[in-house]
Amino acid sequence: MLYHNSGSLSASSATDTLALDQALSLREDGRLKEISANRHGRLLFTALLENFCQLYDSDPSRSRRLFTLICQTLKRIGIVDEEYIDELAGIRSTYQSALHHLITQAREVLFEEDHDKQVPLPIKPYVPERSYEELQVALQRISNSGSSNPSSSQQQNSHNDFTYYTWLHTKHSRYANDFEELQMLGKGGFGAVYRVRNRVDGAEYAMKKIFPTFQQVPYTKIFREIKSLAKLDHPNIVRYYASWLENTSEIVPNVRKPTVSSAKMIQGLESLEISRDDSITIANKEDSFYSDDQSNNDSIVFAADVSGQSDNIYFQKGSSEASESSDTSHDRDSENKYGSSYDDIIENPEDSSVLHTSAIAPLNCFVLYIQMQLCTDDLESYLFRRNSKISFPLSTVDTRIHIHLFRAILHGVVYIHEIAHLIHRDVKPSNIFLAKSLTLDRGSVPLYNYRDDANNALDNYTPKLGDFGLVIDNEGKMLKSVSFSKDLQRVSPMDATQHVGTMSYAAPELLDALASHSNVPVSEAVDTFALGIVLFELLYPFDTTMERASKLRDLRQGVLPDEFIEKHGCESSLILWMTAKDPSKRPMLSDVLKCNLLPSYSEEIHSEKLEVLLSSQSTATDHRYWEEMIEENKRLREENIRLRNELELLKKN
Ligand SMILES: Nc1ncnc2c1ncn2[C@@H]1O[C@H](COP(=O)(O)OP(=O)(O)OP(=O)(O)O)[C@@H](O)[C@H]1O
Repeated sequence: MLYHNSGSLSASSATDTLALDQALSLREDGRLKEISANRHGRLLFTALLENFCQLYDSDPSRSRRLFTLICQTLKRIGIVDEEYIDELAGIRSTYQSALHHLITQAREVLFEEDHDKQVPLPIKPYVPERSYEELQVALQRISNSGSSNPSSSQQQNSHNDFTYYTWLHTKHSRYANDFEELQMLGKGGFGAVYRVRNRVDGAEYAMKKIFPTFQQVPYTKIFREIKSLAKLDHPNIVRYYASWLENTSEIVPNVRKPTVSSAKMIQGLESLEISRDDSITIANKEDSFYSDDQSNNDSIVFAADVSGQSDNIYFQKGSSEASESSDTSHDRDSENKYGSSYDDIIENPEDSSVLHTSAIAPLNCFVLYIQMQLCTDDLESYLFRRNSKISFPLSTVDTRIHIHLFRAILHGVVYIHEIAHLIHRDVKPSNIFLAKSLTLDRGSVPLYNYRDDANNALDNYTPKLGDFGLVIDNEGKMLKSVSFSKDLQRVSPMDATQHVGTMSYAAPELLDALASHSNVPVSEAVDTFALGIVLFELLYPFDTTMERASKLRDLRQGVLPDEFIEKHGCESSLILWMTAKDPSKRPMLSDVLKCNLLPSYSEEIHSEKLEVLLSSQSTATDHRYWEEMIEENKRLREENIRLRNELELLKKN
């Protein structure tokens, strides 16, 4: 009886949960539709207004000014948002042509009715000439068909086939015309990246498609990534080619989302169990669908991944399609010494909680295309392959190679900080791509690819920093009101997947701000911290995912493995310096670049300086940095022992 009762109880609670889920999903659907309709409506209205202004003033610059002034006023009173910005001119013009088409078609119907009633043609119709000609063609067609009935099946069908959205979505697609889509490389929180071939030049590119419909983001923020990418020109930064907007009806690929269990983890973390770093990513609340905050505040929310103890970098990788590729970055071994199948820890495409796109496809307003250099490998995949082949300690040659690699990465980040005046905010191995180069040119390093057991080929690779989705300019930026999602289970799947970084690489000041719900100043030091972690990963091949998680957690506490410090004394100092808890204590990256520990490959070839440096510290030419580092090393080593003891004590308790 008891059993029966509890059984029916659990059955009814399961039904309740299902009903609740359905209700929530219906509410969610309605909300998405409402937002989409609002967006369409505002875009349509601004397109009309622009047209109207052009009629009022034939001088293009004056009419544009007129349009902007009116829109600014309307924005102040909340009628429009940022639909009038220059970046959306192409989209507005599609709305204008769609309207024009709609009017033409309606006129055709009227015209047919008039023709039936023998009403004479209007003497001077108030439509552009082409439309008038279209009317005459229509007249001809009606006469030829011998039918005077406007509701003949043919006519009826043609009217039924037309929808306003069809027109919006099918007009001239530059993407469809010029590119052949070859394969999806992966999905991010904002859209997906595809390998494509340009039909004109025959070359392959990476094409990022961003679907802004789902993010309640100010339009200007949607363009942040391209605006940053467009002004960068450096061998260690992914090359940008072009970007454009198109109206689309394309099905949005499923984007990453945390599962309910990860949402629970996040709630658990509200008490700030910061040590759970390896399973957490930071999401950008400002870009969150549910964010009411339309200001320029950069609010952040922390979200968890689905992989539990493993680091989320192992599930962030995209689709099964992507992992099928043999020559891309996602072709890592599915079975490896990390003890789990890679495929096991990527998101399950069959997961019923994953958003099904067909239901939301009509909601798309437009898609932003970003054409970039195609990179066939990335540092995350490379490290994964390498770690399954070799273990700590690295040979002297390997150490040198990885120091060179680090130096090249550093060059890219220094360029971002010092020349472009930006802060990347999402430096991590999966955002550092590796492009194969034929010769050893500026910024490239010779690297074993670890793809082939028998013969590890040494190829030249250029590390290139990519994914500028979270970049901000470095002039006095603050991340304001760092906040935590109180009820993540109610947050749209897409919202919570708008990662802005992986917790393993997130600077402690961001976590402190999370803990205290306070404002946090963002400086270049957040990138320095992340790079310090990357340097450690480059020099320490972890045996297992667990080992990686625990060593990185220790490093975040200022503790490096003793054997690592013994083997890499100078590098340890540099790592601990770069990952100092206090951001003001971290070095400027341009200073790190000057450090004698990091000679360029060509310098080393010419002077063989590094060999000497690694074997004898006393030959270092720049004594200031060197001595500072040794001092810091001593201090941190003592600190290391103290913290390790504390850690042990805590573990026992
Ligand atoms: N230029 C490129 N060449 C090859 N692959 C790329 C390139 N840019 C991105 N990718 C791959 O496409 C996938 C999606 O990238 P995207 O930048 O959209 O998402 P992400 O970095 O994983 O997440 P998010 O941007 O939400 O933090 C990633 O797996 C990435 O490795």
